[in-house]
Amino acid sequence: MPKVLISDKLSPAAVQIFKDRGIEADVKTGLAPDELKAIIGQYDGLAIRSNTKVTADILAAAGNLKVVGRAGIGVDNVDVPAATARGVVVMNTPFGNSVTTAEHAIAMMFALARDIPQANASTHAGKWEKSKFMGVELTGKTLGIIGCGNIGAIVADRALGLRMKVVAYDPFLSAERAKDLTIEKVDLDTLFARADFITLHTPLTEATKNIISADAIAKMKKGVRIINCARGGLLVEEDLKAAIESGQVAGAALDVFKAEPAKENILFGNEHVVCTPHLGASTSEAQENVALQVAEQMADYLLTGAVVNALNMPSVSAEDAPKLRPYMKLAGQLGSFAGQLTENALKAVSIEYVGVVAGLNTKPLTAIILEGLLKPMVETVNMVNAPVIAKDRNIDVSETKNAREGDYHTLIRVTVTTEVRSRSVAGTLFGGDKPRVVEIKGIPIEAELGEHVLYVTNQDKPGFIGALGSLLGQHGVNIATFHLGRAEAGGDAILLTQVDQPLTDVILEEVRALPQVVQAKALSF
Ligand SMILES: NC(=O)C1=CN([C@@H]2O[C@H](COP(=O)(O)OP(=O)(O)OC[C@H]3O[C@@H](n4cnc5c(N)ncnc54)[C@H](O)[C@@H]3O)[C@@H](O)[C@H]2O)C=CC1
Ligand SMILES: O=C(O)C(=O)COP(=O)(O)O
Repeated sequence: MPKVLISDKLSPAAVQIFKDRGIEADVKTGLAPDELKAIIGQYDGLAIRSNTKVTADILAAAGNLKVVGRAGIGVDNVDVPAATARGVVVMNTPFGNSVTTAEHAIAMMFALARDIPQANASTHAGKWEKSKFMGVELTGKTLGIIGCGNIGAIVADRALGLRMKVVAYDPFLSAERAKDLTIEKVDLDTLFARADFITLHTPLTEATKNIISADAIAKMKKGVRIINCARGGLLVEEDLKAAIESGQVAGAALDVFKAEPAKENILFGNEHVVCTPHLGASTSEAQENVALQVAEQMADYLLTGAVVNALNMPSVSAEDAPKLRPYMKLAGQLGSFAGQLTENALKAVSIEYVGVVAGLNTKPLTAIILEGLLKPMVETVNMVNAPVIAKDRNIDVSETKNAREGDYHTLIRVTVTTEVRSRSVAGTLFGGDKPRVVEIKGIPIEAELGEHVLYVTNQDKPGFIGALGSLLGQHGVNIATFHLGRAEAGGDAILLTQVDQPLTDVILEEVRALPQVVQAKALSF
């Protein structure tokens, strides 16, 4: 039974889902890094929010871990490259809390415009400072949105409803999408020059880190108000503080901080700064959504191999997973076949998908082909890290798809090019789900693969089959299946036979010594 650790506060709905799906779930929140490191080795899955830091060090201790599930959006607390290198899938729930977070940004904008938190505290204190809290109206003001993805777009929609003008800076926002949203796409300097309010909704990346710095603030309108419900690292807190003190920035509303949990911060205590403790996603609706979603996604992956919303692996929908499963087996076998025959440095792999398979989601098939291919060279390779390892090793991977059926209803062909030669192997599914190799080096054959397979290339001359049969018999090796193929009568031929016992080096040497044999190898699938 797979075991999952929930290390941040998630809705109890998650535990229930794991239980219902037959997965054991332990809830242990607030663990120190060393405590997490000490126990993580027991778990197949780790469900987190933003508090748990999944570092390379933690991952190194996570020998059984297959999936990290982020109940939320940002994964800047996960070392995704380290997870990828270890073959751990990292998945998030990209939509579950976006409305809630967008609403928080709007709430923060109102709070800033009308000094609501400060006025609330003053009124509770019995001060009745009616003339102190003079606000600004939102209607007719310009809101500048930096990062117009899921959350930014919802913020834009709500702001338009408030009769604001909306400009957005997002290099990946298409002109059509901006038009659909009825907002204006602008460059960053234009946004700075025009916005009365600026709200941040990008992920924290090398490109977005410190996007709001002293230089940026200098380009903004005097009296601008800044809202950050994305990530603390987007903004240089010291520069913001100086700009508030100089009056260049009228106020800031911050839900996120450079160092969290933020028990202290240079902006705390400033009367123009409104703060919340990373509450963007904290509504019962959003927490229910993300907990249910992450538990379902993790359970699907652990139990069925379906992958949804992974950041380091192609998606396989629950609907596609059963369709892909026999192909996954076939693709894995073809990759492994090619890998076990490859003895020189790999330069290129080209994969052809022909017929029915061309209409499927082939990304996971390519990933598993690469895994099989690289396995003899890289022991730790798996579907998650195989494409990255191939890239790191300068192996050129290409895919072609042709939906028109050829000799077979459905076919995958893997051609591997090394420094020495190109070699191809192709396979199909018989009866819809039984993998069969149907071509090796262009020679037709029909073979199924198994744990002990003898692969022989030979000259098509009489006497070979009898000699091989008696040789295997003498060693007590039982033949389970026997398949032959040849280019032409008397030409190059191939034999693939499944046997019930392991093939020892002694047996292989004797096979190689038969007069017609060119090459003999023991393969395993
Ligand atoms: N405060 C909170 O509790 C929450 C915070 N978040 C944060 O909000 C962020 C955004 O979430 P979503 O909208 O769902 O993500 P998203 O991926 O849908 O949108 C992000 C947008 O940022 C844009 N972007 C990327 N690099 C950029 C750059 N250099 N300059 C300008 N734009 C850039 C992307 O093109 C994309 O459109 C998350 O990454 C997360 O850090 C999300 C949920 C809750
Ligand atoms: O989903 C996100 O990116 C968030 O920032 C929400 O964080 P949380 O789950 O509340 O710790």
